[in-house]
Amino acid sequence: MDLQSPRPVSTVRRNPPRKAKQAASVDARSSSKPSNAVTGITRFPLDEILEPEPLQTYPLPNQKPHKSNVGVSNNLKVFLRIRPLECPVSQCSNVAGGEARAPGRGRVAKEGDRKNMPCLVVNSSSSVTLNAPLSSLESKRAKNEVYNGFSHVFPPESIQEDIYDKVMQPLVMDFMEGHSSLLVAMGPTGSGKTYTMFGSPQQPGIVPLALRQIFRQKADNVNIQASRTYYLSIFEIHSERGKVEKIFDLLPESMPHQQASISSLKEVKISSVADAEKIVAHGIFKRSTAPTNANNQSRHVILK
Ligand SMILES: Nc1ncnc2c1ncn2[C@@H]1O[C@H](COP(=O)(O)OP(=O)(O)OP(=O)(O)O)[C@@H](O)[C@H]1O
Repeated sequence: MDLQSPRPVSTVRRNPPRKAKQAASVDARSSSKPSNAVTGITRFPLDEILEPEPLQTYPLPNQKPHKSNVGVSNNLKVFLRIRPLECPVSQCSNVAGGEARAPGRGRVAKEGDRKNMPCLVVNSSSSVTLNAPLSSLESKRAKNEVYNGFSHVFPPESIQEDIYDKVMQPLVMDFMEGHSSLLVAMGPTGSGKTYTMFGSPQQPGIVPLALRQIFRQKADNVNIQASRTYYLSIFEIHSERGKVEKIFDLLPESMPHQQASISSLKEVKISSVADAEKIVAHGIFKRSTAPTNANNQSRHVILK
């Protein structure tokens, strides 16, 4: 934070390795509750996302030892993509893509600055500050919070290719060498999960870009056995507080009702990008007819 006067109380959190700074002795969880109590909106589980259980990975039989199987923490990466707001830049003060819109370093913040303080400020490629509304700060109902330790923070002006290159391309490269990966997009409704994962014909997202890379490399025969075949399944998980998770198989011929487990999902063989994109488009269409009243949702890509 660059604000000097009055100095807001901040809570600092880290994504692994993560330890709250001494100054942040206030429990971050309790500090974020009051504002949600005011709005009545279910709080997005950012704490849980940023404080994952340590993952254990076990090589499968016949699996080559791989660099990513060595260190547990290296296997888990947490990226943050900040969605641009739709209002004209001159009118919106909710997100600052960088220092340009935050008060300058070493500068005393004026009252006007504080009123226009963006709610989310990118501090660096791995850190953001979530600024509480001024009224909540003054009444001490909420505090500003610094979230450190992201693998990378994508500011609002990031384009689909930026996300793909940093997040997905390494996983596709690993996949082509025979390793499995899981990518999960998480966020409340409207935060850009679908846009990031699927995109649009003009701005394709992670899934179409990954399919193109996979089939391009297959065509180029880069490190790939010509006999290799690919299968695709597509499904949606609905998770609602207090209810059992539901898994919907979104493949064309699959039953529309929910599945009990992902092990019973259908898989279809795909032999071209066009094949795969047709199936994905069908899945997206089918998704929109499935019930969607969950506040916190996710989109998954599994490469195996
Ligand atoms: N980075 C972005 N750049 C431009 N537009 C975006 C971006 N992210 C999201 N949008 C737009 O915001 C709207 C909501 O995004 P999207 O549908 O991807 O949200 P979602 O998280 O999938 O929501 P839901 O959980 O309700 O399905 C869409 O119109 C989408 O095009």
